[in-house]
Amino acid sequence: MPEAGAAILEKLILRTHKWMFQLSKSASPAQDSQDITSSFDEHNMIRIVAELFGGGTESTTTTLRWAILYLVNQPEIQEKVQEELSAVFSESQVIQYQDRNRVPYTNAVIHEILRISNIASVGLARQAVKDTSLQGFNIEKGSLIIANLYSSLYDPDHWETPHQFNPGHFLDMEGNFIQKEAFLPFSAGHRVCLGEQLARIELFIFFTSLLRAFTFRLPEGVKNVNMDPIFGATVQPHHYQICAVPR
Ligand code: HEM
Repeated sequence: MPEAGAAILEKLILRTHKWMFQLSKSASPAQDSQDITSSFDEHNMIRIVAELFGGGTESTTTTLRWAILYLVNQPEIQEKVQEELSAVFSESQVIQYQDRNRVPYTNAVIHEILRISNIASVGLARQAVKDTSLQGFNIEKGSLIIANLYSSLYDPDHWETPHQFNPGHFLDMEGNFIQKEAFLPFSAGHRVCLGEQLARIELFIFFTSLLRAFTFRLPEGVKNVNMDPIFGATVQPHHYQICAVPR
């Protein structure tokens, strides 16, 4: 990304963060409405909006940052995606989410990026409200439960090469896209990621649009890509510089 573009993006992100901070300070439970029959008030509305912004921006951008890194590391996969996109869509055609069924290889690559980058890594913490048992394990009331998503996204019983970037995990012998039950980057159940559908749409549209417009490669003289993850609120790649060459 050109320096000017990166600076503008950084300013926008900073401004959004500042705005969210001001929002969360501007309302307190004391300012809540007097409607005692409602459990919904201005304070928790602001928290929900802030969480949607927080959860909704960092997650998809981090996944796209991993996506570009995996593609520059394996340029033959990037080329194959671009070939598929060029074969299926004309240059002026606007790509829609429904089109994912027409590009099984590209769809498989996006799924494999979500699997291997494992950006959430664990689900949000839950607390048992009563004594219960799950698959023979007793869980006492009050216990904290955190689902380990890594255990299914890297399960050797479900993935041929769990630690290797391999779009083939989502393709059958004829190259058709296949769903996998161990694919749980958004977790599962009643409290599955609220933004799953939005994230899937965003990732497909951004990923295909970027690869139609650019070929990504390492800057001159850079040979190695640091693929080590940084563990924080999400699993992040290290900062990197990249060349986006217009096609
Ligand atoms: C690649 C993108 C994303 C990934 C991998 C992801 C992953 C997750 C995971 C694993 C959870 C925890 C679910 C659980 O504890 O069972 C979660 C929760 C959540 N996510 Fe996402 N997410 C993504 C994008 C988004 C987007 C775009 C939004 C909103 C615009 C969003 C909003 C939320 C919210 C509100 C929750 C809390 C749901 C609840 O507790 O009921 N996420 N996400």
